[in-house]
Amino acid sequence: MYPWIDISQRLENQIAVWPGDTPFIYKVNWSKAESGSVNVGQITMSTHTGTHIDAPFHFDDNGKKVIDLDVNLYIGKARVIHLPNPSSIGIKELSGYELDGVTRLLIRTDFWKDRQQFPNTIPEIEPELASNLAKLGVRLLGLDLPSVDPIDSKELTAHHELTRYGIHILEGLVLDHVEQGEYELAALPLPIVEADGSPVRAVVRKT
Ligand SMILES: Nc1ccccc1C(=O)C[C@H](N)C(=O)O
Ligand SMILES: [Zn+2]
Ligand SMILES: [Zn+2]
Repeated sequence: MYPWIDISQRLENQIAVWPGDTPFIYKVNWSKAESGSVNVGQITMSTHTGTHIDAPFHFDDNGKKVIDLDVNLYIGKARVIHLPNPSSIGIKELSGYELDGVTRLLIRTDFWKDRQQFPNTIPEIEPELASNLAKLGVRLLGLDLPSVDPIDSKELTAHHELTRYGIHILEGLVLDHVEQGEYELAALPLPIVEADGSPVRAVVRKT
């Protein structure tokens, strides 16, 4: 049996967040000295910090919220493919791969190298990819990038197209140490009822 491998960003106070978004802060808000019994922490964060999933409500006021998402999407067989430093990710880039029957597709780009620094530009996911992936059976797309659309995008076309074709989004993975192949994935969102997104602890193991 292969061991589970952590593919999550560490949540610490210096983690890079989306420009202008809420910084991540963990602190002990009620110390053992004060309470007399326990340390009790408090977290302040954006729902799009580090390794996280997007709920459609993130980019669509009428979209599903985190609590509405099927947990089965986020646990199960996954394929990891390695596309080193692509300028964009589209049908052409994926043409060499046999992806029929892949439900969860994780793409390793190695593009985001310095994780202390939020990237100014990222490889673009071609929105036309959504229908192609859906045809193959893909229901979850994960990337080692902070977004599936350009950082300055206001339309979020890839987010909308993926959602339209029933493909859910997992962002901010750490795949530097994960080779191409067949894995099991677990990356469950928290049951935050009203949320537009949720941090996840993402792990994979070889099958
Ligand atoms: N946090 C933000 C603040 C402002 C504008 C966009 C974002 C995003 O998070 C977008 C990105 N596509 C995301 O899903 O993580
Ligand atoms: Zn997000
Ligand atoms: Zn997103």
